[in-house]
Amino acid sequence: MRIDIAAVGRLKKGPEAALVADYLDRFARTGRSLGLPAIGMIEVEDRRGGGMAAEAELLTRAIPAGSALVTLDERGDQPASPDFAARLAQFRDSARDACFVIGGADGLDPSLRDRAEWSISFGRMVWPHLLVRVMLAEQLYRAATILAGSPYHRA
Ligand SMILES: C[S@@+](CC[C@H](N)C(=O)[O-])C[C@H]1O[C@@H](n2cnc3c(N)ncnc32)[C@H](O)[C@@H]1O
Repeated sequence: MRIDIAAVGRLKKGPEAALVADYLDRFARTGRSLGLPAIGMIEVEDRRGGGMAAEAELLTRAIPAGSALVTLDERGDQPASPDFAARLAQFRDSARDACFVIGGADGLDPSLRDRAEWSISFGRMVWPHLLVRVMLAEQLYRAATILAGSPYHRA
């Protein structure tokens, strides 16, 4: 299986990039013995000002073929962390690839949102997309620790 995060915009060096790198590194180390691969980061950028539709086109081209499309969207489901971990394990156990997609400043184009196999919300408030990357990376790491039975997650 493969797991990717596909996001609009380039993450420049800074606190968000450092946090994302740290959580993804921790995920890779924890996930190794669980059959979870290191997470790939796919970034797309529309320099022509084409808006959400152009971003959706770039994302669609960049999302690995056959991957389950999981969108990050404030209107989506709000799974508890153990449920999120269980879904990740389902992807792994059924050898499904999964791509977690984060929109840009204007959000994800409805055409992409409509195609999502699963849509996840980190609450109804809107977060900056760079923070959503950090939060997603943390939740993926947390999911790996839950599947590993390690004490990081305390509910
Ligand atoms: C600044 S937000 C765009 C918000 C925009 N109003 C919209 O309609 O999506 C940029 C991206 O961050 C992610 N995002 C922001 N808040 C979120 C939340 N509460 N839960 C999940 N993802 C969120 C989404 O992928 C969104 O496309």
